[in-house]
Amino acid sequence: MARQRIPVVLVAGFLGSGKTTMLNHLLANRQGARVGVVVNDFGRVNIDALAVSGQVDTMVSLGNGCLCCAVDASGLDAMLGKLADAEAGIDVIVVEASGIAEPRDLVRLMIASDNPGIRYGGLAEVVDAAEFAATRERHPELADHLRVADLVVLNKADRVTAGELAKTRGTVEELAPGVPLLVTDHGCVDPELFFDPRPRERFGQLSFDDLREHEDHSRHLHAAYESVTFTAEQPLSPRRFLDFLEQRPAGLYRVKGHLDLGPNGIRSRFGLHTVGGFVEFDRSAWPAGRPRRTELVLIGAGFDAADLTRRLEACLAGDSTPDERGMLRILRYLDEPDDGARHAEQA
Ligand SMILES: Nc1nc2c(ncn2[C@@H]2O[C@H](COP(=O)(O)OP(=O)(O)OP(=O)(O)O)[C@@H](O)[C@H]2O)c(=O)[nH]1
Repeated sequence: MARQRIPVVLVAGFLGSGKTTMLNHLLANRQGARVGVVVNDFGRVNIDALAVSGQVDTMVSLGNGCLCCAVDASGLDAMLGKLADAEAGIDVIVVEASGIAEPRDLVRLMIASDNPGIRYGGLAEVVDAAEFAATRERHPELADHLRVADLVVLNKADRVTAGELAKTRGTVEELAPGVPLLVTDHGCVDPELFFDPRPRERFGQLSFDDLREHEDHSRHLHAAYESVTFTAEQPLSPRRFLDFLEQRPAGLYRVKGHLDLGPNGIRSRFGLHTVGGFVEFDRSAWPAGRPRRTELVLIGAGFDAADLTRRLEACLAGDSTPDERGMLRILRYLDEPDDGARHAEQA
């Protein structure tokens, strides 16, 4: 299998909703992950705090290998290509979408990109809880932006009363049914919603970057989300699992891990990434010495964890009847060359 594709997370939202604040929060709490940042104006990204180590053209190199660049839509694919270059060592790319293009166009650009180094990592729409009602009156297109989002971050909760917050939340949920919603202030979302921490290798003294990272934990990562871990020793039924995936509960934002589909999967290990409506499988041999079993982490907000686990348990194969149709459905989402169909669900 080719090396892991780098997720590209899009952050959109109306003027002043808190996108840069959230981006800075993600940068400050990135848990060792190397983040590539694409903005159309990097004046306000907290570059100073990240120890700028050099500047090349429109790209700023941040501490610990993070990169920051400024582009317009036409330059985006090329810039993503640069950031995804293996030598850059980036784990995730965050694009501050507003001002670059319409969120829907950016999502299309991402999922249609034939850049082999990247994959779609979701669209987070930041909403200003204090200004939403007024802004929506002036900009009805905001409703479209919410509908295309994979995650709504209802920010500035500190600026409204509980009653006002509940009302805005209700309106957003009505406009974007089924889209997971997190209530935050100052963009304090847990980075693990978007990317995985990098396992740390430690040699000798703490670096400056380590020290700076530890400083920033005063602000709690309190935006409530749920995470469910599911493991199964028995293979899953491809058909039942696809049924689960295609009708997954509202609020489920991200699923990652791998599946054992038993003899149906010709004993391969099926890696799975979903974000919002985007689904992608990859296939590899089981690593030597690792048990064959399904291991999944499911992340979101506002779903019933016990019900989710029950629904996954109902996906166990139970017998070894061949399930060719189920496998064909899985293969539609397989991330292998010439598999243009896999993104059909989101596009
Ligand atoms: N009270 C409060 N202020 C916030 C919160 N989040 C952001 N702000 C402030 O709101 C202002 C706008 O935040 P930004 O992060 O710059 O918003 P943005 O969406 O990046 O703005 P543009 O790039 O201009 O569209 C800044 O002064 C932030 O400090 C919050 O949750 N509560």
